[in-house]
Amino acid sequence: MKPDLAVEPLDSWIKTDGKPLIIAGPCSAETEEQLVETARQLAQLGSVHVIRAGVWKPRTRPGSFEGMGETALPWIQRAKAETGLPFAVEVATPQHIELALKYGVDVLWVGARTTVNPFNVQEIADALKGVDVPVLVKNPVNPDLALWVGAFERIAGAGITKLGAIHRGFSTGEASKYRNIPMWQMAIELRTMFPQLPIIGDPSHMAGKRAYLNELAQMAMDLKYDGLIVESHIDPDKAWSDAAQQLTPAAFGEMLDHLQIRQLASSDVTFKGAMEQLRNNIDSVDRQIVEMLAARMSLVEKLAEYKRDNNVSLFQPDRWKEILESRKQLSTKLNLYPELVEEIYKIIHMESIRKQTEVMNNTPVA
Ligand SMILES: C=C(O[C@@H]1C=C(C(=O)O)C=C[C@H]1O)C(=O)O
Repeated sequence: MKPDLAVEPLDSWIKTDGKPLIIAGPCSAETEEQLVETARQLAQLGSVHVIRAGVWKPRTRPGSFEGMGETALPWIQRAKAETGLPFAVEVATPQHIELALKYGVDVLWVGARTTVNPFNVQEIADALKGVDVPVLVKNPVNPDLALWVGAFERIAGAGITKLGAIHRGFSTGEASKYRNIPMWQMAIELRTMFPQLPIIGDPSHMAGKRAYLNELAQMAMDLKYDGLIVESHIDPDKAWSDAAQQLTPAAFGEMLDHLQIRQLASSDVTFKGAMEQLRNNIDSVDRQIVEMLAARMSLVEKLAEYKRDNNVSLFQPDRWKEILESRKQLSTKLNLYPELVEEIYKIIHMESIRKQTEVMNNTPVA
């Protein structure tokens, strides 16, 4: 994986005056009236930069509403003319791209169900060769960062430089109150790998329910995302797709008003001094953590030598159980989240098992 992408800054294709990029619109374009009226009300908020709508909908089962297709494209032209705002549409095939561009769609996005398939993404990339259009790529359905990165590489390889990521959360099979688990760590890793790549949060698809939109949008802002894409519909409960997660343009406007937008840094001298002091202290504590881990690991290795010489199994369930319980109790006493300590100890224990296997068998274990 070559961590390098030629990406133009967001404001090379859209001016937001330093504010987060706001993309909003219905999940699907259903009727001309619904699309144009939603776009009109969103434009009136004054804070929406791009209108979105699904025209081709990848649905889990056949028979559900799969989008209006080409029929909806002239409606998009009307929505654009009435609001003066650019328009974004999901594309999944070269034909979608050709049609979207023919009707003047301004921004394309690749959906989560397309990002999972490198053949599909490559076809899209090939169709984009020689085209100058912003392309946003949603994370793949499954939490696979390399697959997401691969999609950026394929599309950047076609010469697209107005590139961005949409973080819509992941389907992991784990129980969660959210429709798609955010796994914020994935976006943090993406940002660390490609600091220049804009990341847009998609609270609608993470939430699955209106009630969770605020907290997810705020989290995206707190993590300094470059923007938000949110589903909004003039009559959400009657929406033909994703009814539970859409909100009216007015409710969306209220949500935006309550969002706290934070800056990446402050030039205040007192703040900077306090930050530096605390960061120095954190550096010193982190050093102790790593040194302690090394000390623990060398004790574990010594123990493994005794086990080897006495033919004793390396995994000791009772001892492991006692360690987990006592460390969790201690963390509760110290006001730490016990699940955090449990997770950390599970990783330490697996490493300890790996190390002991090496000592026992005298061979390195990957
Ligand atoms: C170190 C040991 O071996 C394993 C590793 C443990 C650990 O890392 O603390 C605990 C129990 C064992 O499963 C041990 O037996 O104490």
